[in-house]
Amino acid sequence: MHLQNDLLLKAAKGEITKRTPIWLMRQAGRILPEYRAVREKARDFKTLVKTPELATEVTVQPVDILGVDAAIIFSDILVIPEAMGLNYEMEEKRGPVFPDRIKSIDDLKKIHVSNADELSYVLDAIRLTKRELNGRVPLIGFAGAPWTIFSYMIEGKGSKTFSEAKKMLYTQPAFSHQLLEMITQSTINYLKGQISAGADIIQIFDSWAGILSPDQYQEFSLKYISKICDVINEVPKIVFAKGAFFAREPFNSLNCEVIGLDWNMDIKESRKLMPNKVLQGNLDPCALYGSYDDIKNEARKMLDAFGSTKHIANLGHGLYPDIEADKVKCFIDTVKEYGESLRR
Ligand SMILES: Cc1c2[nH]c(c1CCC(=O)O)Cc1[nH]c(c(CCC(=O)O)c1C)Cc1[nH]c(c(CCC(=O)O)c1C)Cc1[nH]c(c(C)c1CCC(=O)O)C2
Repeated sequence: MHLQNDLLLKAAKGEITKRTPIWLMRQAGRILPEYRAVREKARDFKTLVKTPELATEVTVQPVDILGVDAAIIFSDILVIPEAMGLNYEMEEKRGPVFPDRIKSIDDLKKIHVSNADELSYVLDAIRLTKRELNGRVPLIGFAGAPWTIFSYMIEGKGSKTFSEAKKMLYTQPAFSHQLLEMITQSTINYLKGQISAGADIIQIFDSWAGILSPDQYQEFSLKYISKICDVINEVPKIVFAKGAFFAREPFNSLNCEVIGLDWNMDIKESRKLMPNKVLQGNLDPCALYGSYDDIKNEARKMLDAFGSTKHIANLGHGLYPDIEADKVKCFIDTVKEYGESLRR
């Protein structure tokens, strides 16, 4: 279908656009009262994710309310371990928990490489969202990077250090590779399914990239992201690896169009290290706790540093739940006005 607003897709391909496009990680979430109302109706997070009509509703909300240039399908990266056979619970305040985490090679018997049909509720939500968006903006599909998914499957819950997962890399590298390979194949099946269902572009979230050493990152994460990128060629790809400042040189030769930056990564330095890539990011989400004037200044400073091409505006990580929606809107509007004033 013809897109009325194709700024994101054009910018992702490195084309010149009339202004810099903007979307935000975690834009469909708890910052919007309209989201919380739907979330209450669904009662719990997983029901929301698994009910395509409700997932569609919260996916479209930020497009209507915040005016972002793309929608991102409402789901979670942890649907992959679940499809592979490892159930998770989303506990209020605590976050995700896997009651039967993977402890040893024996536990591989409990799981399998999942196919796209096992995540048909996400694919249905994508089809429904595409219909609902009716070409207004592109739809972003996503998955976690194999290393980040591995971390949750081994650790069994969120963690600051993920030391159980890292212990596995040091003590059982062959087993680690076996599990990472299973996750990679499941993720490829899933992303191909999302694209067939209508996703216009995809993002891979490597949220726990920053806890590995550069060598480990190459061996246990980048290798598998690279495998995924090499077989997905239907749509543009964004790779966001939080904390992986040390991997920017190798990212420059990854088979993807866009690399996401967190706020620790200097913009000019990142341009030098990744001349082949479109860059996405990278305002510190905490900057949105500032005054309206501060937000405008921070946004303009960021836009000045990136320049007017090969940039997709975003945060350096997801929105926090207690950020005010009006402050978020101020950031989005500043990005939009900045581009329009430059090219008038
Ligand atoms: C690590 C990770 C997860 N999930 C995700 C990541 C990668 C991005 C990142 O690094 O933050 C990805 C994700 N999770 C969610 C989306 C939706 C799309 C979007 O708006 O970006 C996306 C892209 C919804 C969600 N996923 C979750 C919520 C909050 C659940 C609720 O409404 O109670 C939402 C809106 C729950 C979740 N899901 C996860 C955690 C740790 C938690 C609990 C803590 C938290 O809320 O941040 C795992």
